[in-house]
Amino acid sequence: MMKICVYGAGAVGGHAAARLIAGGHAEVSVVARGAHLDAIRTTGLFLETEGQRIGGKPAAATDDPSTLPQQDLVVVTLKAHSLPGIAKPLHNLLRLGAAALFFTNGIPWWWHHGMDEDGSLKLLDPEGVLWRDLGPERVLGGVVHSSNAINAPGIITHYAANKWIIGEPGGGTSLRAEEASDIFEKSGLHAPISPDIRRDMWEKLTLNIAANPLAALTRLPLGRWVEAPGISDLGVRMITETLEVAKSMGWDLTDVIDPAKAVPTRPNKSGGRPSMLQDVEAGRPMEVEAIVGQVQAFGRENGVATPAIDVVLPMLRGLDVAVSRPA
Ligand SMILES: NC(=O)C1=CN([C@@H]2O[C@H](COP(=O)(O)OP(=O)(O)OC[C@H]3O[C@@H](n4cnc5c(N)ncnc54)[C@H](OP(=O)(O)O)[C@@H]3O)[C@@H](O)[C@H]2O)C=CC1
Ligand SMILES: CC(C)(CO)C(=O)C(=O)O
Repeated sequence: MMKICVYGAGAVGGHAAARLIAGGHAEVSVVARGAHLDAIRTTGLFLETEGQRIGGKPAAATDDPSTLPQQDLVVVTLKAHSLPGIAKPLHNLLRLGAAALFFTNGIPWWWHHGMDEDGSLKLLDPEGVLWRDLGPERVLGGVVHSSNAINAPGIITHYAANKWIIGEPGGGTSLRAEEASDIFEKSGLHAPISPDIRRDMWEKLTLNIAANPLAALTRLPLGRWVEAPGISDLGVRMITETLEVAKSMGWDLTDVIDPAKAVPTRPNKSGGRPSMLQDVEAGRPMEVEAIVGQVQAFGRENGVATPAIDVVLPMLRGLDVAVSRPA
């Protein structure tokens, strides 16, 4: 049986792990920590979705990946800023030739892989440890469209969508991408293979570039933005700038994304708690650089002005410091 580890089995990773465990097509282990890990060990890992609870006990659950056997696939679902800290243990967890499939929002650290430049993006892997200790050739790219939260230790609540796009950084497909997609699909995770994963990343980023920081800064879920005139307008400007940056780099999504339709325009009581809002409320660091900072950096490199992003980014950086490093 294929050995799969979900490294960082939180909201998104917990969703994937619960379905993989319930599917029974692979030997699934998870890396988690704290009370969530305790609950997974004692009771199991469960996903509440469409009135059902699915999941079970993984083959192993640990906060020390060196206790696990080497894996055929590691699904990495930590927040972007946590990734440099796991470069070595992640590398050691992979059997020779196995892939690390990253489902992380925003621009990934390995962006340059297979392109003209070399090395990690500095904002995302400042010391270059992921490039050096893990290696970009281990990477399978991923984009997840699925909204989830850990609402109690060991229990993930699924709110919407179940699409896990997988792609080779170099484009096209491969045996390892097909194997990953196949096991996901068998386990009830819709996992198409993309011929151009960077395009999917830009497309997803247009959902996060405004929604995540503006919800975190205002503490308003998306369904309440209409109560404060101007938030959605600012969001439209940030999405428009992101589309311009993407276009300047060769990904033109202006035909498929209408910024005005990508922001909330109606009240919705149940609606929309982006992961960055969940982070700020829990006093956790936010994915500032992957979701916002790197878009500004790409804009600067390519001569694209990003005036709205330029205002939001320092405020978000400040909030991140205040929340994650209180005085
Ligand atoms: N939540 C959502 O609905 C969506 C999230 N995403 C993206 O998916 C990615 C994952 O987000 P999400 O699932 O929300 O994040 P979570 O914080 O819920 O999950 C990450 C988990 O990894 C754990 N963790 C972090 N570092 C370690 C470590 N060194 N060892 C063991 N466990 C560790 C965290 O524990 P601890 O809490 O203790 O830090 C947490 O349980 C992000 O890029 C996010 O933007 C994409 C789509 C939707
Ligand atoms: C589900 C979605 C799109 C919500 O903004 C997301 O990606 C997140 O919460 O980070």
